[in-house]
Amino acid sequence: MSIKIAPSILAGTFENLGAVVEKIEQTNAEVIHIDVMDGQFVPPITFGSQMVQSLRAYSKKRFDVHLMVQNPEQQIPLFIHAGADMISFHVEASRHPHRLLQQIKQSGVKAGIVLNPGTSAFSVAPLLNEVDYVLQMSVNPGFGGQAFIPEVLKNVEQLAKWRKEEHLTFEIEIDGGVNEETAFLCKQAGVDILVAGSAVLGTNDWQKAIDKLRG
Ligand SMILES: O=C(CO)[C@@H](O)[C@H](O)COP(=O)(O)O
Ligand SMILES: [Fe+2]
Repeated sequence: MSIKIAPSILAGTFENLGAVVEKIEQTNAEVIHIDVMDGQFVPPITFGSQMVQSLRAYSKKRFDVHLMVQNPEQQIPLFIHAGADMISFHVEASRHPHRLLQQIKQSGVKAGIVLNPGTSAFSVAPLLNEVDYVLQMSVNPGFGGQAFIPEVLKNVEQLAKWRKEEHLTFEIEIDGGVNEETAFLCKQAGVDILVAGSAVLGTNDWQKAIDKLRG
């Protein structure tokens, strides 16, 4: 399976996110990564479902909504309605992750569970039958432009091992500090989807940056 690239609009200019999404649409990236932050689970507040609904008009690519929010159960129906294709929430923020994953999938949206760098892969082991993807954070969530934490690759390797042994089909996505060098390590460990904020949107040729990440 070839690697998918998910540019993150968090690294874009917030005064015109429509133009940012439109510009990603011109590249061959498979997915657009959308970081939703509520000022509680993480300090910053970014945007909500209405913004995502408005951005929908600018792209036909898959919208990958990464919920960094304290009460994902409250937000999920709104993002389904807004046109998300993939929705993930943090295992650290959820009381009933199994039920929430089922809820997302029942609406025809791909369901993902997210792990912070300090969380063990074992904490999502009972959910692996239910998930479409696992998002491993490779920085502490809340901010773009941070350095990749290489220790998280142990989680990725463990997830890839379980996937193989148990003939599961979930994808592994990684998020934070992904650049040309760290992308190589991620692919070796078993990652399928690379999220990249600054490594793509921080350059003046987004397609070239995407090509470099594919390697
Ligand atoms: O979820 C997050 C940050 O919390 C990410 O999606 C960032 O947007 C990644 O940015 P870079 O580390 O690639 O600059
Ligand atoms: Fe993210």
